[in-house]
Amino acid sequence: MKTTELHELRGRLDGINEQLLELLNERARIGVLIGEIKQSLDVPVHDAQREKQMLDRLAASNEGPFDDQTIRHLFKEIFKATLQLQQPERKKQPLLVSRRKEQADTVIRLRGTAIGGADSVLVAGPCSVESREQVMEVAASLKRAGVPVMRGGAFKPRTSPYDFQGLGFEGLRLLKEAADEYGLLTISEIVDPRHLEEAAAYIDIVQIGARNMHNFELLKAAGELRKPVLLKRGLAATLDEFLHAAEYIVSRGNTQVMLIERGIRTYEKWTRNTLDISAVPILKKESHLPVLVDVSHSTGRKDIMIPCAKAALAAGADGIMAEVHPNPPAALSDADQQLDIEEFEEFVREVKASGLYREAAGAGLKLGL
Ligand SMILES: O=C(O)C(=O)C[C@]1(C(=O)O)C=C[C@@H](O)C=C1
Repeated sequence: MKTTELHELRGRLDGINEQLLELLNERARIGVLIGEIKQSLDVPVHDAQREKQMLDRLAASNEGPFDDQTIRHLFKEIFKATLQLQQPERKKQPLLVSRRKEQADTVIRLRGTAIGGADSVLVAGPCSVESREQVMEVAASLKRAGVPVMRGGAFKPRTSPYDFQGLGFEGLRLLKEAADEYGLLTISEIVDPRHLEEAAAYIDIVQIGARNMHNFELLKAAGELRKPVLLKRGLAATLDEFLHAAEYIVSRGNTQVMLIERGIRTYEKWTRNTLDISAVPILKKESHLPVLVDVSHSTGRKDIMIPCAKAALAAGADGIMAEVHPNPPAALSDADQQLDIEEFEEFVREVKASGLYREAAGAGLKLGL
């Protein structure tokens, strides 16, 4: 008896599905006509106000059993699908950063160093610039190790406002002084769009940090620069969001953008973040921009940095970033994860000897390999 009833009810649902299908398509055809009129009038197809009016009216006349939220959700999906029919070309348009738009790898060239080309690159330096002696010692070590790019934070977005916030422009000046002394390139994070112009005098590559990956005003301002930008993946950013953040910069005319995977936030506590190694081949496949991996922030542990760096290179990364400090226990930030000079030189030796690191011809390392 029950099975007959079930059969009968399902038959009724099938009938209603047919009616809904017919109505949805009739609605879609009207949407397309409206879209054509709007395009001929040169007005935007998307109309948030009209959508809100329709949703409010539907919620007001809703008698359930679906609650208002569900009705709103279902109709929003219908509006979204209608919009896609109204502007099909928009959906198909690939992002500027996408491999579909540009097949060839973007190669960023800076005074003899190429990032994203045939050779791998290493970027290293202290978490924060703390003193002249500190950056000089690190710069000398980078030079010996054949590492061409020195990082060093001067504007530090820290979790606690009571933690060291960086030396600001004085830090950038010290970083540049040390880099110039040893013929290195500089990279440092900028957090305020108003600082970009002044900072550009000291740094060769502007870093946009993980916490600022969604800071669209900063991204837009970086897009106005004509200087390479290293964009870090946000703490909980999807790869789609990451590439859209890069698109903000590239769409403003600054095509010199490189991406860096720095670990994402997961439930795992044995690492500072979780290195999303799959991001590397996916980003390389989906985008033509160079892809680097920050093994310090992703792991937060010195003991697994070498295998993680090797894994990143094996997965197709164009470069590796690591933190190094002359006296890590005394560091003003990230004391646990920074390599000391000896550990750093061992790190470089191991990574370069792995067979995975593509060394530029003539860019020898002076660590006795
Ligand atoms: O009414 C319109 O102007 C439409 O374009 C139709 C429609 C809809 O599907 O109802 C589609 C997109 C707009 O954002 C608003 C509404």
